Amino acid sequence: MHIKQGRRGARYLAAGSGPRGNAAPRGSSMAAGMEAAMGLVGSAGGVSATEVLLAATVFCLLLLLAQPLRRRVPKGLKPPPGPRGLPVVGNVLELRKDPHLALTRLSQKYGDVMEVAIGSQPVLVLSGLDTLRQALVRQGEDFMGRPDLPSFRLIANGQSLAFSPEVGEAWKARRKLAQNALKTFSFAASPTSSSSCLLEEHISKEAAYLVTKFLQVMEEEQSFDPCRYLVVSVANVICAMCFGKRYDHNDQELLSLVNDSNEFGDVAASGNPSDFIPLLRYLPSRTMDLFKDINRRFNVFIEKIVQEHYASFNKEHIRDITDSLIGHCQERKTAEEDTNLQLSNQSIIAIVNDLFGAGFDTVTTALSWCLMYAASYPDMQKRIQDELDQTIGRERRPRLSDRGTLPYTEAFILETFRHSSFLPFTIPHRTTKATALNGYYIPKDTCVFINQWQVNHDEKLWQDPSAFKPERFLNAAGTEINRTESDKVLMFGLGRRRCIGESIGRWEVFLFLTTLLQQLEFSLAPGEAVDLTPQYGLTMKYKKCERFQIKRRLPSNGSL
Ligand code: HEM
Repeated sequence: MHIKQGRRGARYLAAGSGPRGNAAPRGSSMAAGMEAAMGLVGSAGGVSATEVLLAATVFCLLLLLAQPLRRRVPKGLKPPPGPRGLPVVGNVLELRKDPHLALTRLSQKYGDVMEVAIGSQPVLVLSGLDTLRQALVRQGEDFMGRPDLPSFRLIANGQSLAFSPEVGEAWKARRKLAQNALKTFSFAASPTSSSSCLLEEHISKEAAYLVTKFLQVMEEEQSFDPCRYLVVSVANVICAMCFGKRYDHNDQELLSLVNDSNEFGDVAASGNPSDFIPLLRYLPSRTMDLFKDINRRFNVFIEKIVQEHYASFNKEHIRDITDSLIGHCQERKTAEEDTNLQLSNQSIIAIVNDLFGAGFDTVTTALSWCLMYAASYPDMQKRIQDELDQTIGRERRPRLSDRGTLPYTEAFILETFRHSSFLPFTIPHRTTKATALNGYYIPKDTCVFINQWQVNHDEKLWQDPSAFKPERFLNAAGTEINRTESDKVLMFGLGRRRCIGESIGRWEVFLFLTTLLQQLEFSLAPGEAVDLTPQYGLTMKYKKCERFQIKRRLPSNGSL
């Protein structure tokens, strides 16, 4: 087996991404939205070159006229530095391949607070852990908005918690509602089983099913792509939590959505330029049409299951949570208005859409990277399995409460997050008012990109950042996680917009991975060349690999 390890030093920064991998679906409206926003180039079809040229010239002139009006920097502050852009396209050409790497490279030159132009829009790019903590935590209110992008308005019919530009009281109440709903659906006691909570019950069931499924597919096909099955199991956990439904691994409805999303992802990887170049909004665009189509299909899919299952299953939960929310709200009138808003069918669908959309592509991608690293580094896989054998044994299934007792396994997951940095950027932010950061003036409504990848590979924070070394998170004795180190990994954002599914995401990755590795040994087919360089996208995948192999682990004491 040959492992090509993308070195994330200067050499890696200079490298292009190559063809985009398809290893796991980009099957979510959240994924789609972020991808559309972060993708930087695309094509407009059906319009003559002369028309485009003419329109571009007019637009350029308007842009040049508008330039002097844009910048009025208060005394004592400076405008953020950044590379000079071309008229109309701005810096798109230098950012179009692997923008996370290009922006990291530019930040080395211009600093943690810099400005680039994407099309006609200035975009603030923030890097450096201290700067991000300052902006997103200490000045959290200033940086908590979302830009009002046309493609974001399509998600959940404009009512998405994650993508709508709203940040007022109604939005805050809805975010809290979704957080409480998640807590109730996942950490409530499981009434029917020995599991400690509903989340543990759902994951354990799905993980056990995956073990059987992997063995069966391996026997039939001798090698396989685990992502194809992971995605359904992870989707099933969210479905079980939100509306008590489980899909079969051959369910055509779910699979067709996932496949469509794959196709969309391949197109959208090159981006939705009309978000940043307004002129293009008036021209036909294949990317935008596909984006609309996938969002429509996603909404229909969610609406259907909500209508089928929600009314009977969880509306009571939502009502309870909303009641307790009203109790905690000081502004009763506003809360009541919010409640009506929250309980309307549309907003329930929007919340479910957000939870479902955000919750399956992210977790599936995390797990697929864990399995890829485990198969690529057999010594590390064995060390996890030894730890599992010593701490849990093979007789009982892993449980959520085991997490604190498996430091190497936890270090391995942290290193997977850091090294792959599969969510290189957060969802774009927007400034809610004019503000200053590190001495730079940032106007209200500036679009802000948060470069998580840069933090996770910053040589000032990490020794040899391009190496995959789980031990970097362990204390000298190897018995505990060093929390100062683990807190530096940036995968879930920070502050007011920090991921609301973080705990669930971390628990899911832990429990799926430990259950799979307790029972199975993962490897890559002999001679398989592996490329661990992440392929740029909203959630970055490794190059598609259909040649995973597994075998049931041999019993350690002959008892299995
Ligand atoms: C490993 C798994 C996951 C990762 C790495 C992840 C990462 C992220 C990131 C980076 C953001 C954007 C933060 C920002 O814009 O500053 C986000 C937002 C969000 N995530 Fe997650 N996420 C994961 C799992 C989940 C799960 C399981 C759910 C729900 C069940 C979820 C629900 C959300 C929601 C609703 C938002 C939008 C929050 C807002 O805009 O206020 N995520 N996530």
